[in-house]
Formats: sequence, structure tokens, C-alpha cells
Amino acid sequence: MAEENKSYGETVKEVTGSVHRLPLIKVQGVPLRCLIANNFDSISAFRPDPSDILIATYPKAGTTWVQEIVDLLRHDGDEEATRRAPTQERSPFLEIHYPPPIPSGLSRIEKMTPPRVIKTHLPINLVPEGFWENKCKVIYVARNAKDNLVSYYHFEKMTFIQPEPGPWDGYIHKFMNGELAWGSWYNHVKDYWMEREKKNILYLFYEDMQENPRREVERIMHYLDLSLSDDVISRIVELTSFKSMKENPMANYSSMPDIFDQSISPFMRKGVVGDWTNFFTPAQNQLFDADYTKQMKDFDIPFRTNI
Ligand SMILES: Nc1ncnc2c1ncn2[C@@H]1O[C@H](COP(=O)(O)OS(=O)(=O)O)[C@@H](OP(=O)(O)O)[C@H]1O
Repeated sequence: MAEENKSYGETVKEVTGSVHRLPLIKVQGVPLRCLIANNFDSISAFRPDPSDILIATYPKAGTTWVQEIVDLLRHDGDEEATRRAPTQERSPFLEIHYPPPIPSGLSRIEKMTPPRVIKTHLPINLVPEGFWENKCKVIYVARNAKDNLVSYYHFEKMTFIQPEPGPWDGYIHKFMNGELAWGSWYNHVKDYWMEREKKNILYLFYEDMQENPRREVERIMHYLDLSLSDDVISRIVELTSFKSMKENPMANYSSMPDIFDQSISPFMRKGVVGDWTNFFTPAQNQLFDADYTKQMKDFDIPFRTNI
């Protein structure tokens, strides 16, 4: 088929077929999808505008939720405006790379006018220096390790571009050993935590967002130096509820059927705190807790595994 006659979906299918579950490659000790690792120099060299906003998370910690909140805040709660395009186009993923012609995150970002809202899963030491030099606003979202792990496990079953998760019991060990894509959850949450004051990072918790979404939406609003009416804030809370986002084709990743097989597990899967209790056996829980205590020693980050 001639290149110009191919639909976007056909191109994605063809290209992702060739990157189907490729192994990870380490960059400075952090395992990354190989196409990200192979393009890491251009990612590091990215120069943001000082007005750009970075949303940083370990995968599956609540990125899409905060991307939607920030987009609505910046558009005064205008639902139509945020339905202009799917999440990955409105708020590009900094390090994502596919073979051409599928646009990389960088190429999407470069076509947009600042201020841009950029997503990353990079650990803090791999974030391009320009974000710190330009004093960009950075919002970090952290989610308790057990729910984060359960969510990642289901995600890896349904996405074709990361390694197979394998059996659940082994997956827990891969998580504890920092072998999953984007590396160690423990180092990720600790390193952003340590730098949050010096670098003026807004450090949020998924569990706090569940407990009191309005309070957290207001925190994000203040951090972004915005001031919206109570009614608009209420609308944003409603539009970013799990139910609304699950039904919103511009937020639920139904736009990427060739990369995500949502019949295996939906992107908007459960959206709760405490789902880990449905997966961890008592023995796995004991083992995980003992390891957690060691890995989080000297850190008092207020994670909650239930609310
Ligand atoms: N609005 C809202 N409310 C509550 N929970 C939500 C919401 N939006 C996304 N989610 C849940 O967040 C999980 C996906 O995380 P990410 O968006 O970080 O995924 S990704 O890393 O960008 O692929 C995934 O969690 P699990 O359901 O536990 O798998 C989503 O369901």
C-alpha cells in the first residue's frame, strides 16, 4: 500500500507490530523501552519554555487524571475545549518514541506553542536539565506501591509495547527489584520527594485525590497561579471523576486501539485505593512489606494503602 494511502491506524499497527514487546534497555541504570533508550540524547537535549508545565509520575500513578485536571484548569473548565483531541495530543509524552512516521513526544511538543503541558515518567535524574534551569512548574503524582504495582501489572498485559508481565508472583519481584520499565518505584518516589522543596515541585498523592478531589484540584490551581470560581472548580471535579473520564473518548485512550487492547484490561480499569487486597496473598504481602521497610528506610513519605 502506498505510504500516503495508509490510515493512521494502519501505520500504527504496522509499526507497533515491529516493536512488539521489545526488551528494555538501561539508561544510567534505568530500564527504558528500547526506542526511548535509543533516542535518549535527543530527549535529554530538549529545551522547554519556562512557561511549560511538567507532569511527572511513575507509570500508573494517576498521570492521565492530573493531565485532565490541568487541561481543564487552563481552559476555565470548558469541556468542549478539552474534548479537542485525545490526551496524548493535548499533553504529549516527553520521552515516547515510535519508529517514523508515528510522531514522537518531542515532535508533538515542538509543533505546539508554549505553555505546553508535558507528561513524563522519567526518574528525576533523567529529566532534561532545561526544566530545572528554566524553573518550569512540575507536578509529581505518587501512588502507594501496592496499588501502583497492581495497576502496572494489568497495563502491561494490555499494552503491546512493553515486555510481557509474566506471572503475578514473579511480577511482584520484578517491581521490588526495579526491573520494570522506568525502573525502581522506590527510587522514583524518593528522589522527587527529596527535591520537592528545592525545585518547587508540587508533590501529590493519588490517595489524597481520591479522598478529597476538590481539595487537590484547588491545590493544583493555586500552584499554577490560577483562580477559578467555585462553580468552575465543581465542574472540573465532576469532569475528572473516574466515571466521567472512563466514558470520555478523549481521556480513556480508546483512540489507541493498536497499542492498547482494552478488551484484556481497560485503561480506566478500577480507579480505586486498596485494590491490591484482591491480588496479594498474605505471604506475598508479608514479603513485600519486609522489603518495603528496607527500601523506604530513612524516608517518611506519607503513603496510604487504604483510605
Ligand atoms: N479520574 C480518575 N480517578 C481515579 N483513578 C483514575 C482516574 N483516571 C485514571 N485513573 C487510574 O489511574 C491509573 C492509570 O494511571 P496513569 O494515568 O498514570 O497511567 S499511565 O502511566 O499514564 O499509562 C489507572 O488505575 P487502575 O484503575 O488502578 O489500573 C486508572 O484507572
